Amino acid sequence: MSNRLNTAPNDLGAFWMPFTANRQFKKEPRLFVGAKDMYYTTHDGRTVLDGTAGLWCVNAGHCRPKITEAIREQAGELDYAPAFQLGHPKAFELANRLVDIAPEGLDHVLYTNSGSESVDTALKVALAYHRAKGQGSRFRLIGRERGYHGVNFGGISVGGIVANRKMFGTLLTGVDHLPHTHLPGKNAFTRGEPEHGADLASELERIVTLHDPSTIAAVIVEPVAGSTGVLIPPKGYLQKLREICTKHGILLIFDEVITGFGRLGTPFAAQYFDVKPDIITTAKGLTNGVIPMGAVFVTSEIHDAFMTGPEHLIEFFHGYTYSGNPIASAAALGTLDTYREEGLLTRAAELAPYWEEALHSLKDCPHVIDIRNIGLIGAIELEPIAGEPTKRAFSAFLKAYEKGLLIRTTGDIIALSPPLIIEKQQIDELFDKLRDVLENNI
Ligand SMILES: Cc1ncc(COP(=O)(O)O)c(CNc2cccc(C(=O)O)c2)c1O
Repeated sequence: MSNRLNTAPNDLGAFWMPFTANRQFKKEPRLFVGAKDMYYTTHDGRTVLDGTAGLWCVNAGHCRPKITEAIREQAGELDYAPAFQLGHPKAFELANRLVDIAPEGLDHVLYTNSGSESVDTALKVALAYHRAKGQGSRFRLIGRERGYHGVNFGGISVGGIVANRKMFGTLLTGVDHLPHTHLPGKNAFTRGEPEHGADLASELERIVTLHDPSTIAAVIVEPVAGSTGVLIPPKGYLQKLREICTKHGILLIFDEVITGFGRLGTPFAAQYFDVKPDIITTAKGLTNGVIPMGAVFVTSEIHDAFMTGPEHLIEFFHGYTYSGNPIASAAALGTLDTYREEGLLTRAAELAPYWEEALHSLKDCPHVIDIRNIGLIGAIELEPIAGEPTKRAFSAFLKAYEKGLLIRTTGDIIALSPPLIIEKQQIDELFDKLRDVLENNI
């Protein structure tokens, strides 16, 4: 067996790729070999505009100097330090920086290595918190249809995307789901938050009545549902969830793996909607996608509930080998520096109107049945090809790649989430290319 690193397109057999049509890919490989700011470079020398910030994570754009240098320097100074009973300064410095930009009251941070781990960490914190408060009967977790919370067993249990669940057996028991909020008949082509659907939050009262509040630990939602194809909360919906959770002593978890770190034009979606959750899960933009890292924000009420008993004892039996990893922490600090220096945590608010106009200008393209947007997120829903669901959007993905544009597709929905450094002429480039794709036989 050859040990040499051979990235020639005919040497792709060993890597079983995630969330990928492996056979199709390996017949027509799509390999990036470089990136800078808004653009990727492909293995065959083409430039591709990054319309998705990689996977919703490269918020500052590619190969940004402060981040690269922070990683380089840290790797030569302190490569690894345990976070169990030991520490290193950058993990604490980063936690303080993160708390400074978080919604008021989210004062403590646990580190993870991904969004999936952030979600499972949050669910475990919620269950253990109620136990610490003497309400161990609260074992239920409430998710939402079409929700995406990563691929660990907790996340797929509270998640609501069928394909992510159906292959994996019984999942966590004691889980229920809110209805999703997509009302195409009423809200099609809405700009920003839909007018209709806030009353769907009242379904939580029905679920609480069914199970009794004493059995429910937490509700977890994405403030803006991303992976399912961009579902934006109806006006007042999140506020209603907050009210009901507060009324019944249920923790509200905002899964902000996508919306965190400036995607909506505020540091977090919680600030955009002015709704304060008890826990926020993050990853992606935390390190600009460069080093795997996640962070879970919790209130002092939650944190302090664990800080009891003899001080030589571990208060919370949870954590990862790489929690707060020095190089990841350095990457995150370099990322926050870049966000701060370039105003990237709020820049999406400045660009959102221009983005919205450019996105909705595609309404007249063939097979477009809905367009949705908020901040620097956009979605174009296409009419499925009869009997071949997802194929129209996948064809658009392939054609866009050929034309030098990277888009995401889920089902027959095109999802867009460019780096927050995008300029107006690059927004024009993005939608000119996408119009070309949509108007040419996909
Ligand atoms: C809300 C949310 N929660 C958890 C995760 C899981 O994060 P990790 O992948 O780091 O474990 C996510 C990730 N979301 C995600 C990841 C990859 C692709 C796409 C897409 O929509 O195309 C979305 C997410 O969007």
